[in-house]
Amino acid sequence: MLSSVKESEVEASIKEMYDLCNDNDNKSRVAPVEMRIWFGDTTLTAIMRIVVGERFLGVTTPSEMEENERLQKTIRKFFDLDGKEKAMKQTAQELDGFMEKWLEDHKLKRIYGDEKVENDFMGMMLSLLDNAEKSPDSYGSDTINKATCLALILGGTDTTAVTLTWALSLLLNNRRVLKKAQSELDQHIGRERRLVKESDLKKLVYLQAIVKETLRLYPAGPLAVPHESTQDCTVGGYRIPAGTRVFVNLTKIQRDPRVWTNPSQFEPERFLTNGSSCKDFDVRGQNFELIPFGSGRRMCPAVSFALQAMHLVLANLLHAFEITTPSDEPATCVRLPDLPT
Ligand code: HEM
Repeated sequence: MLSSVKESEVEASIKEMYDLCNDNDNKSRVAPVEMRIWFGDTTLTAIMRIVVGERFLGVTTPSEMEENERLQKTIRKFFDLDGKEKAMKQTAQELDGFMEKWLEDHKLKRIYGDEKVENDFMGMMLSLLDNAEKSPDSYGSDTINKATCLALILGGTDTTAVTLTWALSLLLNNRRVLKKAQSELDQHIGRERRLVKESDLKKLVYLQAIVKETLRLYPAGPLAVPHESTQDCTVGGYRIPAGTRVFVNLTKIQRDPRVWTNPSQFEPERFLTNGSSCKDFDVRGQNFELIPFGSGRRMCPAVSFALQAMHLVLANLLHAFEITTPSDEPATCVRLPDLPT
């Protein structure tokens, strides 16, 4: 059917849409929602006009608009017009292939009693699922295992990498903070020691404030994860019917000038200074002004792990290396003397 849509028909249709939307004398014909639909996906609308006739033009009642949207969705899905669905399926298949291989490796090692069988997350899941009661209507244990491991990999890699990248970028743009973090490391770890250990982290309060301030300015999930209301409710005076998809704009909340002084400035000290109104804010979902890991029962389950991993990586990096930008004077990039290993 697509091939029967001629270019001239599409062009004419687009022109018609523009004319309709600019028709000041006849505002009631085009509601703002339709304008957005039409401008957002003009070609699709053109095709729809041809597929379902003139029904799309001049609609004004909510039920007609609802019907339009429903048809639009059906057609988009049917034709996979922008190829997104195909691309998504391909990516999912590649990821599944990767997980499948990992799972099969584990199973083989278990069958052949390989001593080197890894006691990693997948290995643990395998043992648990071996003994789990199987419910006939649930997914198979392999699917549960692969899906759970994949959720952790997808949820945990980009988030931590992106936060650390922002931390480095903020430090390079705020050398005063960088120097202060390095002094803290020199004071508590000392340059005669090569590695920062987990047990050192509690002493590195300034470094922790740097990570917190990075998560405030650049939360790895700026809109968290979409949630759907299961019941009608009212939030901040807005009525939210059951079944509404709700996005929480973390970036906006975490830069609210009513809460944060100099909201867009990188100031780790705000979490350390006595008298600062946000000194005791933590990131574990208790202070709604700062929720980079979300809040409530679906908040990030890995908050402690993620913080610990980021603190450890950042501390080691700043301890061992001098970080610079290409425009800096050539500087030695290693901070530590050449110690025997
Ligand atoms: C900087 C690091 C991270 C940030 C900022 C972050 C942030 C988030 C956010 C905002 C959510 C959604 C919470 C909500 O719906 O309210 C979430 C969910 C989740 N995160 Fe993280 N995350 C991080 C690291 C990790 C790591 C390292 C892992 C795994 C090892 C992980 C696994 C997950 C999982 C599985 C969920 C879904 C939880 C559910 O739906 O019940 N995250 N994370």
